[in-house]
Amino acid sequence: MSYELNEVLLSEGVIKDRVRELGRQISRDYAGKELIVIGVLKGAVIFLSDLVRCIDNSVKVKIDFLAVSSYGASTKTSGIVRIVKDIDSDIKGCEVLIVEDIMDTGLTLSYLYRLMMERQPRGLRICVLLDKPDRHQAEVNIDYCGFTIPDEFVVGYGLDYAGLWRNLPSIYIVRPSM
Ligand SMILES: O=P(O)(O)OC[C@H]1O[C@H](OP(=O)(O)OP(=O)(O)O)[C@H](O)[C@@H]1O
Ligand SMILES: Nc1nc2[nH]cnc2c(=O)[nH]1
Repeated sequence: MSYELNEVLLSEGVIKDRVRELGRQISRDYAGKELIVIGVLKGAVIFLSDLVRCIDNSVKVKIDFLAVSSYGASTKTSGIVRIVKDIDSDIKGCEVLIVEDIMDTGLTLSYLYRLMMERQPRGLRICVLLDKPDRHQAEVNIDYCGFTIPDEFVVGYGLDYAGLWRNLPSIYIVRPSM
C-alpha cells in the first residue's frame, strides 16, 4: 500500500509557538539545575533541536541521544521496542528529560521510562510533542506535551513514513492513496 500527504494538521507557526512555550516552562522548572536532555532518534531530532534552543541559560543543558525502532517501514508498531543505540552518559543522580516526537501506543515511552529508571536518575520526566490518547496501550506519565492529536498517522517535523517526510516543517496527516 502506498501513502500520500493529506491536510496539514499543525502548521510550522503553530508548532514554533508551542515549542517556545514548552521551552519556557522547562526553563522555569529546572532553573539553577543541570539537565540531561535525551532525544529519541530519529523522530525527535528536529523537535529536540528547536526545544533546547528555547531553554534559557538558567538551566545547564546537556544533550544525549538513544535510538529505538518498532515501526520500521510500517504505520503499525511491531510491538517490540528495540534499542538500536544507547546513551553515552551515566545518568545516576542526574535530572533527566526524555524528549520524544510522539506517544502513540505508549510502548516505546513506557519501555524507555522503565529502562532509564533502572539507572537511578535523581529525576526523570518526559516531554512529547504529540500525544495520541485514543491509541494508548501502555500508560506513562507525560510531564510536558505539545499537542493532543486524533488517531491519524502523521509525518513531518521529524516524523517519517518509511524514512521520508521528516524534513517537512509542518505536520501532515498521511492516508493510503486511492
Ligand atoms: O508510542 P509508540 O506506539 O511506541 O510509538 C512512538 C514511537 O514510534 C516512532 O518511532 P519509530 O520506531 O518509527 O522510529 P523513528 O523515531 O526512527 O521514526 C516515534 O518516533 C516513537 O519513538
Ligand atoms: N511518523 C509517525 N510515526 C509514528 N509512530 C507512532 N505513531 C506515529 C505517527 O503517527 N507517525
